[in-house]
Amino acid sequence: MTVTPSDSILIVDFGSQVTQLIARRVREAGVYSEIAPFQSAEAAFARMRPKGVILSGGPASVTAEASPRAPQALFEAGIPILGICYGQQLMSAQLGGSVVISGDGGEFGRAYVEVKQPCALFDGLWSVGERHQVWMSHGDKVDALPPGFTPVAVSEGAPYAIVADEARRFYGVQFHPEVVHTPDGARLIANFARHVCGLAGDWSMAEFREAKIAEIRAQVGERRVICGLSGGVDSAVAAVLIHEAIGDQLTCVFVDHGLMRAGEADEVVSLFRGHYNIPLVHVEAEALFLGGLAGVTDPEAKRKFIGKTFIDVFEDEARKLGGAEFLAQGTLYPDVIESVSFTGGPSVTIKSHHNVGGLPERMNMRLVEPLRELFKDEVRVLGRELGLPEAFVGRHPFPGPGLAIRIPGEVTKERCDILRKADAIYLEEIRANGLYDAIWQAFAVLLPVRTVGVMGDGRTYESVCALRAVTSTDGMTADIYPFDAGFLARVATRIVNEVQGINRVTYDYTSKPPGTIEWE
Ligand SMILES: Nc1ncnc2c1ncn2[C@@H]1O[C@H](COP(=O)(O)OP(=O)(O)OP(=O)(O)O)[C@@H](O)[C@H]1O
Ligand SMILES: O=c1[nH]c(=O)c2[nH+]cn([C@@H]3O[C@H](COP(=O)(O)O)[C@@H](O)[C@H]3O)c2[nH]1
Ligand SMILES: NC(=O)CC[C@H](N)C(=O)O
Ligand SMILES: [Mg+2]
Repeated sequence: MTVTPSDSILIVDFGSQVTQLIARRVREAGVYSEIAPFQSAEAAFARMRPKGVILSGGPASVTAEASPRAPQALFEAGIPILGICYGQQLMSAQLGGSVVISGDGGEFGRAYVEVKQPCALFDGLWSVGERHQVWMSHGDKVDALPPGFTPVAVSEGAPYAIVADEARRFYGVQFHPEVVHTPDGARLIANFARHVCGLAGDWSMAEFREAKIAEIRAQVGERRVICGLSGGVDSAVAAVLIHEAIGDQLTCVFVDHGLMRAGEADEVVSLFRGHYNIPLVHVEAEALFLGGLAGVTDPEAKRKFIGKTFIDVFEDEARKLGGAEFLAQGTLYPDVIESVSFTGGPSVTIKSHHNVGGLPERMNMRLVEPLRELFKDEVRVLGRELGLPEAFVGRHPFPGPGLAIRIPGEVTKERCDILRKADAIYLEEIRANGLYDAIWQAFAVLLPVRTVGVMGDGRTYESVCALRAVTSTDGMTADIYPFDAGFLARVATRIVNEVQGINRVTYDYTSKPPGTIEWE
């Protein structure tokens, strides 16, 4: 069951990688929204009675025969609609216009739109004659508008960059206002939500908290829940939120899989026990995880094994507690979108996050995932709202599969120990230099490559360690952290001198995309 405020916007998902960014921009405008896959949009629409609808982008082409469509009822409800990219093309195709495959291959990346006519969508923001940067990613384009529509802005590759039917309050944009590379995009979406749809913009994280608590109570009833607690911010926030909802029906389970960083297990357990009166079980499972990882080198195979073994451990612990019907996890939106499409739609799998795509198909417990729609920085806001100590809220993320995905090739205890030492030195230096909070995530990776070195006039033949540090707001995109060379040189020297088994250190200069943050 979902608790929906009466003033909401429905986002219909056609499989864009960035659909959740639309939701987040709407939330930032102080308006509640929900995403529904196009297949179930009609039911969501009837349940929510939204004050506006946004149609997302998507990988399909409306020119293809079996491509996704929006329920016709949306167009007959008398409420404002904003179509983005595929959504714009779709509106055109469904309302009597037409779409073609661009002869020139389309537009990808930065583009400029020129405003030709005033429009409620950018009232108070843009004026006629101005040029504005936007971000495009399309191969198709609208080539005839449906009756009632007029073009209000053009770009070089799209004569219908923004189109409007002011009488029906239908708007279409060929670009993506939800991404940061459209500098005024957030304001356009806010304008749509507040000015066009007439919503007050008074929704907040405090309301999210109340709504989720009600939702958790409705889902769980009197039954028992165990929550996978990792020490990371997501599961800490999930645990505290669920505890507010159902009190002592909740038990937390921390799994030490032997793939933790140096000293982390003890730190997590004592930090949590020191702050909360929530029962916490500490499971020692190093042998189980490392045993199963022996000989496994494929990244997806590692992830799937770890996801499955987590569940085995959770189910075991549930049995020991006399049974638990629900497993709670701090799953966030980026875990979901990279693993599978959020909505079962046609997005592409990048990697199976252990808590989503890595889950076994047959699982005896049902999932409670109250943070599933949020991005990391929103979870931090919620954490502060719930009064979590900064030690949890400000922590760098650490992936559930831990060091296993930072040791390309086979994972052994010996290699975990080597990596733990290098990683601890790196983080110690980052903290000592006051850089921890400026960096979103930093870690060392142990490569399955050996190189020749010389130490004390002797030859060495040892492993290479790569250092990674990125800035980001939500983990969906990331840039490298520009350390000064002196800092990196100091860390490299310390690692090679102090860690047996590593004789060379490199720094990873790849942003995301095209890289991902973790190496596997
Ligand atoms: N060692 C662990 N023991 C129990 N549960 C875990 C463990 N590692 C991960 N999980 C579960 O998997 C979920 C996803 O992990 P993830 O690393 O994304 O989140 P997190 O650890 O809570 O936060 P962060 O992203 O800040 O590290 C966690 O929220 C938690 O429920
Ligand atoms: O709990 C998790 N389970 C996973 O399987 C997983 N894989 C990646 N990550 C974390 O997600 C963020 C994005 O990472 P990538 O760019 O490598 O996909 C980064 O913060 C990663 O550390 C994971 N977290
Ligand atoms: N980003 C999108 O929504 C793309 C829409 C459509 N697939 C096109 O290429 O034009
Ligand atoms: Mg984590």
